[in-house]
Amino acid sequence: MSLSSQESENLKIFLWNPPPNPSEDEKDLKGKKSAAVPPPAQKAKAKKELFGDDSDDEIMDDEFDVESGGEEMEDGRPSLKDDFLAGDSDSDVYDSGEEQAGHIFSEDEDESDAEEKLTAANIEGLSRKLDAQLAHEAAEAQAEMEESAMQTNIAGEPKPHILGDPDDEDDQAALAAPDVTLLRTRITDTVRVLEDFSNLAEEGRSRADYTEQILKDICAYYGYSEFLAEKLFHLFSPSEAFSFFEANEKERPHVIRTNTLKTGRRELAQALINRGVTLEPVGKWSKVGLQIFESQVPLGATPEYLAGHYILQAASSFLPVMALAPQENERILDMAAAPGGKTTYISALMKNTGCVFANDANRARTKGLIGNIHRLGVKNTIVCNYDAKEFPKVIGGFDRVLLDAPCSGTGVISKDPSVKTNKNAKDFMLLPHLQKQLLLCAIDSVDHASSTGGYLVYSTCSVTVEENESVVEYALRKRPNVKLVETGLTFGREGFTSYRGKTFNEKMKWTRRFYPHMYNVDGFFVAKFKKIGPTKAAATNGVKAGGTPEDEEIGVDNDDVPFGGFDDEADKELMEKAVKKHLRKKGINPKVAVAHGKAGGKVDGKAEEAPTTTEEPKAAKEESTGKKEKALEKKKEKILGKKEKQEERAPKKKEGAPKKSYNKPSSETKPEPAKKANGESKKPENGTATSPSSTSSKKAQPK
Ligand SMILES: C[S@@+](CC[C@H](N)C(=O)[O-])C[C@H]1O[C@@H](n2cnc3c(N)ncnc32)[C@H](O)[C@@H]1O
Repeated sequence: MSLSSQESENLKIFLWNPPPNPSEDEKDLKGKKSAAVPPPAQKAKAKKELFGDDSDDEIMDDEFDVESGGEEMEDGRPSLKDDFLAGDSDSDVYDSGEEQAGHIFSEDEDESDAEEKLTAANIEGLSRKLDAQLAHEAAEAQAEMEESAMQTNIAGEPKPHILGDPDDEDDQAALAAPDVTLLRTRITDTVRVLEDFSNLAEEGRSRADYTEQILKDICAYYGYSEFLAEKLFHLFSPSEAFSFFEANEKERPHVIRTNTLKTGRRELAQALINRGVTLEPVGKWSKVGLQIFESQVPLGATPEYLAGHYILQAASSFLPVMALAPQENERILDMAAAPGGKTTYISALMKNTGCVFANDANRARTKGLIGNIHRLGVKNTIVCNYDAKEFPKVIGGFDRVLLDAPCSGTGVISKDPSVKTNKNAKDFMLLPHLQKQLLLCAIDSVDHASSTGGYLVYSTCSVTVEENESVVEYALRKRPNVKLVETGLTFGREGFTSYRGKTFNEKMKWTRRFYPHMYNVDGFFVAKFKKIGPTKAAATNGVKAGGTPEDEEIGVDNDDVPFGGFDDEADKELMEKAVKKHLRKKGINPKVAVAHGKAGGKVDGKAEEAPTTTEEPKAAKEESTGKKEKALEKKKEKILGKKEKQEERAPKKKEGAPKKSYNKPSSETKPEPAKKANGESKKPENGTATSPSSTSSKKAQPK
């Protein structure tokens, strides 16, 4: 791994505990108390009290804009919280804190010293923590006893009676309409059988029989579709799958990220403690996170919040940015940025220098992004609103690129339980396809010759292999000019190097998977690439810079968003090509459509073969062609109409003026002369320049 000294500095703080002992999960299976899942109304009330009414859209949770909840793990599995009391390992962050708060976080003090010196305001939090620790120890002791008792029983007792006799009506009735209270027991029993099959399976029954049954039971008990239950179940061993499904029923801790552009963590912690908030550092791995236990005031409405001293952000959403390790004065692209949790963290790490292009295809979501950028005092960011598949045609040559991709959200089921039922096979084809396209575009947007970077981070808040390792593997295959490097995140499970018959690049072990049941954070995936060679020119000239062999267009999630206005000539040509392609797909000869003047645009005169279609009666054919053409015309009008409207809004370019004044020429994809930029001051035509960093950034100036 080649990390710059600054990267190493940024990353050395990871002092993560090893993954939990698997026996912890087993203990849970073997009779330990089950998770108490608060009813939704209670959850909502707690959430409202903690964040206030207005905070809903401010929580930085990726795809799903919902708040994280705040309960510690009840089952004793290691959580981020277990590391908290020892405080930070880096004192830089606490330069402005007062003595009292300093005691809470000082790196020089051991845990017991720090505990003794906790402020009165935080005593309640400490006492909760101690209670939890005691409860945890008691539960562990109890589980150990139960486990040893169970082992004794297993040796002498009959096998669990799960599947029963296929010919026994009572057995089969119990399987078909289980008592809900017994479902969980049957799930745990089945897990036990699957993990010790030769000893515990009933005669004549196969693993497949048990797997089929447990999947049915998981669907019935937790409310998953069979499709998703199966997909998730196979990611883990049976006992770990059980832990995963259980963890998805519990809320993750409430976490805030200190905005170091405005304050330090110690200072912030003190201010919030003074307002009656009980908190502690999120863990040694972060210098800026605070976990909130309780608050007397809504966290989305405190003066500190309004002044931009912190942002409500899920802990795992820090990780891709930490892996990206942005450096001061770099040029960075955040391809799918809204609502901006990661963008604003990137800017904070860059100390508001350099330039961050924060892009999102969803125009409505960019409003929240802009709001956060302003509230947090971020001044080095340009917000833009493109389909990210347009990069690097829009602009390329970045030192680093973050692609926090749109995904299915299977890592954040505790926040959005609708994922349990609303994702189907089609989603798991379309999403990976989009992710692959975006990832190639992300790679093509990185400057391999960057003196400080040349890195790309791909992340999702999903745990499925299709959206993670498969996407990364695809990119490695399509772009031999990138290689996987270590993320620098010293916790998280290794990515799969093989999965259900598929084999992936051996460096896939450097990618990181984060699971709710292991770390009490949202499920997440992080991969880091280093670009080692230039992108072929062809990859940056076409409409689909990423270019996938499938050659399929998959729309952005909001195709009402107007794009365009950035390169008129190329745009026009591309539109025409797209229309022709569309016509051909519909079985229409584009030439004929042009001759009828119905293709909605000028199509060049080159002969285009009409695909052979099945013979239709002439009249019917004409009618259907007419309909198709009308529909096409409408569609094209929609596209071109929007573009034209946008062009009207955009300031007219002077002849010979640079097309993209904010474009940094890439060392590898030399821009056309017209694209050679001459300054940062021009507002991007399709972007919202929130505060282009015209003075502070050497990188913001074209080379
Ligand atoms: C996981 S969320 C990003 C969260 C964000 N990085 C954060 O930390 O706050 C994915 C985002 O991708 C955006 N998106 C979906 N399709 C896109 C596309 N084709 N191009 C760019 N953005 C897209 C969605 O609008 C959504 O805001």
